[in-house]
This record gives sequence, structure tokens and C-alpha cells, in this order.
Amino acid sequence: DSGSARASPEQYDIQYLTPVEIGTPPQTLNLDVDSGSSDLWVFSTEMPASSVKGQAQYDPSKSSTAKRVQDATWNITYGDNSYSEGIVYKDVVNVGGVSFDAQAVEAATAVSQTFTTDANDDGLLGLAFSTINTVQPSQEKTFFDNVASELDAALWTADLKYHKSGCYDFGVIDDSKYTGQITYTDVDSSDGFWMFDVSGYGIGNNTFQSTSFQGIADTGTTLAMLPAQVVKAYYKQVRGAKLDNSQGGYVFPCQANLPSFVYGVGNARYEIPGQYINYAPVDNDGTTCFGGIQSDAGIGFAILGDILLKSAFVVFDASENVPRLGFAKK
Ligand SMILES: N#Cc1c(N)n[nH]c1N1CCCC1
Repeated sequence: DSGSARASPEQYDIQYLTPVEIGTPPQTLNLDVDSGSSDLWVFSTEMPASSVKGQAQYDPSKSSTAKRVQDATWNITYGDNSYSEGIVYKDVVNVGGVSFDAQAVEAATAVSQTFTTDANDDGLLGLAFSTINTVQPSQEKTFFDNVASELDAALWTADLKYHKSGCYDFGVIDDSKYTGQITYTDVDSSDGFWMFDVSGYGIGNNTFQSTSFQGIADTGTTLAMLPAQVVKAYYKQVRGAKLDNSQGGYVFPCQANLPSFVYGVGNARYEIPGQYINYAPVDNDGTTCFGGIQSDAGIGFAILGDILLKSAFVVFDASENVPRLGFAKK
């Protein structure tokens, strides 16, 4: 079995939303596919109307296949301090034609303001490792872990794009979506993430620095959070750039001509075009812009979010004993 689903960007590519069918008859919700977490949770009819502002809500009472998981609860807090919590059902979930009939669907009973204010985002579909799923007392499996054995290959791929729709594919590597070779690198999943070694970096045409650092491939994070020294070196090349703590990171004049950023995977080199690193204006007149590359200080590892991932075709491969990530140009 294999399948393919759209990944459509919200404004500034802050996140990408993917239509997911839940229940019988199918209820379509647009979810943020997130390789940095492992809960599939949805806005639901179980939450107060005051915290729903335009989102679609999963209504288990309208699904003939919904079954309550007695006494199960969940709660999750993300790195940006957004959170959600609730109860659990098992129901049919179909993503891009790949279906599982007893997926844990975590129905929210409460969400933080950041989720309420994003009218287009109906929840999350976590694709990190099931060891960090938050359901208690019995942890649940991610959608990918549930379907892996029925897929033609136990992998999924991300083809995110700059300011346009891309795809998440399950069970197949579509060779039309990349050029050249796929470079694979081993993943350390001991913290539940797709964590790997970035073999080094380069700024624009400057010499590539072979100083490696660990990072997680995280489709649920907007920006690229990199080691402070790397980030400092990058913005040193941007006239007018400064670290503005009131904005929470590096900003620069929106007209700045940004250098590209090169990252290494093994012996391969991938480039993020400078344009991708102009994330969004911080002011109404669009004079000051916020950088797409920011510091990972305080996190403990780098977070390779959408700003970086959209520059490549990425394979999340669990088909062997040791999981691995594949990167290719496109
Ligand atoms: N912060 C954060 C984060 C992450 N590192 N992965 N997914 C995150 N989300 C925040 C809100 C929805 C998903």
C-alpha cells in the first residue's frame, strides 16, 4: 500500500496543512503533519465553543466506527509553549489513501490560545517516534507506526515547497520528486525524534565548515534553529542585521540581499536559497524582517524546521533496524 497527501502552506509557510479523513462517514480535518511530535490530536466537539474559532471539529458521535478508549487522557506542551489536552477515541484514519482502522484519535477538550487563533489548523498528526506519545495510562502508536507493516516500504517522504503546496508520501519514494542521489544518514531515535548529524555548514560562497552538530528533522517547526555560533556567523554577512530580543531573534532590513545557507549531510551539500531565509516582516510597513535561521540556544540540539526541509526531498525511513533520514536535491 502507498499514498500521497497534499501539504499546503499557511501564510509565510508558518506551517503546512494536510487533509486527513477521520471516521465513518469520513470527516476531513486539515492537520499539521509534525515529525517533531507523536500525538494525532484534533479539535473536537468535546471542547468549549469559546476555544473554537473556525476550525473543523471531529465529532465522534457522528462516526459509526468511533470507539472511546476508556480512562485514556493526553496532554502535550510544545517548544513554543502552546499546549493541548483531551480524551481518546479509536477510529478509521485515512491519509492520502493509506488507511488504518483503529488509530488513536486524541480529541481535544482544551487548547492554548495559539491554536484557537489559527482558524485553518484543525490539529496535529505526529510522525516522530511512538515512544514520546503522551496518552496515559497506555501510550498509543503514531499513524506511521500503525500503517508501516502494510506499506510497500516502511518509510514516508516530505516534499515541502517555498510558498506553494508540496506532498507527504507514504510507502513509496517517488523518483520524479528529486534529482541526483538520495544521501542517507543514521538516526538516533533514543529521544523519540528523527535526530541526526549535520556534517557542517557554509554561508553563501564561503568555505564549508566541517563542524558537525546534532539536529532533529522537524516538519512541525517553521524555522531552522541552529547553533548560536553558526547563526551569528550567518547574520554577520547581512548588512543591518541585529539580534533583537524584543522580537525574539535576528532581524534585518526586508530589502537585504541574503546569502544562501549550505548544510551538509555526510559528504553531500544542500543549499537553502537566501530568499527562503527572509521569513516574514515584523512591522506593518514591511521594513524589518525576521530571519528564517535563528539560534537553538537553550534547546539542547538544532531543530531543522520547514525553512531548511523545504530546500530538499526528505525520506523518513524506518525500513531497517536503525532508522535513517535521506536527503536529495530537487
Ligand atoms: N514548538 C514547537 C514544535 C516543534 N518543535 N514541533 N512541533 C511544534 N509545534 C508547535 C505547535 C504545533 C507543533
